[in-house]
Amino acid sequence: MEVVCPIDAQFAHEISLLLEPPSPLQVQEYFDQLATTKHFDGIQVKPTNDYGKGVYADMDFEEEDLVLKDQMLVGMQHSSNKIDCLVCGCCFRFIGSIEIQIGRKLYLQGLGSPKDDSFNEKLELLMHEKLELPHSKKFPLPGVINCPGGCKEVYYCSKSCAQADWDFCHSLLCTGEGSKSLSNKALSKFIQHANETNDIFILAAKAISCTILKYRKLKAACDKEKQKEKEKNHLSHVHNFSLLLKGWEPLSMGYKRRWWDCIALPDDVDVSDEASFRMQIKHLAFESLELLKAAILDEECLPLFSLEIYGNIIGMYELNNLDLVVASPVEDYFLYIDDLLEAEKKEVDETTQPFLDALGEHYSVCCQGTAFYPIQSCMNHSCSPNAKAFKREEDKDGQATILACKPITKGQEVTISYIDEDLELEERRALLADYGFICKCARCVEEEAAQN
Ligand SMILES: C[S@@+](CC[C@H](N)C(=O)[O-])C[C@H]1O[C@@H](n2cnc3c(N)ncnc32)[C@H](O)[C@@H]1O
Repeated sequence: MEVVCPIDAQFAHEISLLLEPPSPLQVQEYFDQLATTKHFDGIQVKPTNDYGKGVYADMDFEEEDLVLKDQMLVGMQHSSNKIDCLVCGCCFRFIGSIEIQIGRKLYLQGLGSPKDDSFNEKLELLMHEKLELPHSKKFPLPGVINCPGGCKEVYYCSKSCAQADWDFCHSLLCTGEGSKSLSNKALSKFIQHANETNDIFILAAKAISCTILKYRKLKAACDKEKQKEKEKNHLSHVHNFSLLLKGWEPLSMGYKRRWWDCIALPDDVDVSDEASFRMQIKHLAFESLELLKAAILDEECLPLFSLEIYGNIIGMYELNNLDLVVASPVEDYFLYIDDLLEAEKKEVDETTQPFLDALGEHYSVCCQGTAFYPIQSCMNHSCSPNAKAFKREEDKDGQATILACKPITKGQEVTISYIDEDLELEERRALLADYGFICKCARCVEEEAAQN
C-alpha cells in the first residue's frame, strides 16, 4: 500500500526547490567560501565534463602526500559501537582514560567475572579511575565533559565541543532536562525505533535538526535587522522559505536519491520481490519520520518533514557515506605493554593481563560510525584511483583523511575508489550498480575491450 504524507502534497513546490541540484555558480561560491573558512588549499571543487561535480588538484601531490583533511558536516557513532568506545559526540576523539575505556566496556558488556570477586572489585575501581594501570599515563586522553542538556547519552572532550554540538543539532535531539525538543518521551521513542531498525535515521534527524537550528539563527538575525529598521511587519512566508533554503545549503550540495530507490537489494531478497522490498523500506522511513515529527516538528520548517526530503537525506548518506573510523588508544596501550622488556613485562602483566583476557579478541574495537564529509563526498570514483581515505597514526579524530596513492599533477581530477578495486570487472560493476552508475574509467574501458 502506498504511503501518503500530506506535507509532500502541500509543499510540493518548496520540496522541488530544496532538492534541485545547485547550479555550477552556487557550487563554486559555496566551496570557495568553505575553502576560506576551513583553510584548505591544494584542491578545488568544480563541474566535471561527465558526471556532476568533482574534486581537482590545485597543486602537485607526491604519492602518500596529504591531499585533504575534511571536517564532517554531520556524523554519528553507530549505536552498537557506543558500548565499545567512549568518544566525543562532536569530534569523535576517544575521551576519559585508558582505565575508563577498558573498565566501561567490560562493565557494560557484563564481562566481569562471576567467580572472581577480586577481579570485579578491580573493575569497579578501574571504571571510577581509582585504579591506575601501569604506563597508562603515556596514552593521555581528554577528560569527559557532560552534555549541557543533562542527557547521559552523549559526552564530549571539551566545553567547546559540547557547546558546538549543542548549537549545531544536539539541543533538539537531547533527551535530558534541558532539551529543546517538543517532547522527550517522543524523542526517546524515535531513538529507540532507529536503534531497533536502522540507526541511519538518527543521522537524518541530525541533518534536519541542524537545518532547523541554522534557519532559526538566520531568522533571529533577520528579525533583529528588521527591528532596527523599525519595520513591524513579520517576514513573509516566501522570505522565511529563502532562509530555510540558506540553512539547507550545505546539504543541498550532496548527491541525492531517495533511500528506497537506491538502497542495494540484500542478497536474500529475490529480484522478483524487489518492488515489495522497496515499498517496505519506504514504509519504514515513513514510520520513523512520524516519530521524529512528534519529537521536533517545527511549523516554519514543514517541508523538511516531508517523506521526499527524509528519503533523500537518508539516500544521500547511503550514496556518499564514508565510514567514520577512529583507531582505539586501548590497542596502542596493549601493544606498548607487549613490547616492554621481559622482566618489566612480567610484573606489569600481572595487573594488565586479566583485563586483556576479559576483553578477549575484540579488545581494540575502533570507533565506528557514518558521516557526510562536504568535500570527500564530491570525489568521483575510479577503479584506478589516485587517492584513498586512510587514517595515519596522528589522525585521532573523526575528520576524513585523504592521501595521494599515486602522484597527482595540478589540474588532474582527484578520484577515490568506492569499492574494492582489486576485484574483477564484473564484480566491480555489480558493486557499483548500488551507486547507480556504470564506471567508464580508463581501466574499465580497457578491460572491457580486452574481453570482446
Ligand atoms: C559521492 S558522489 C560524487 C560527486 C558527484 N559527482 C556530485 O556531483 O555530487 C557519487 C555519484 O557521482 C557519480 N559518479 C561518481 N563516479 C562516477 C564514475 N566513475 N562514473 C560515473 N558516475 C560517477 C555517480 O552518480 C555517483 O552516484
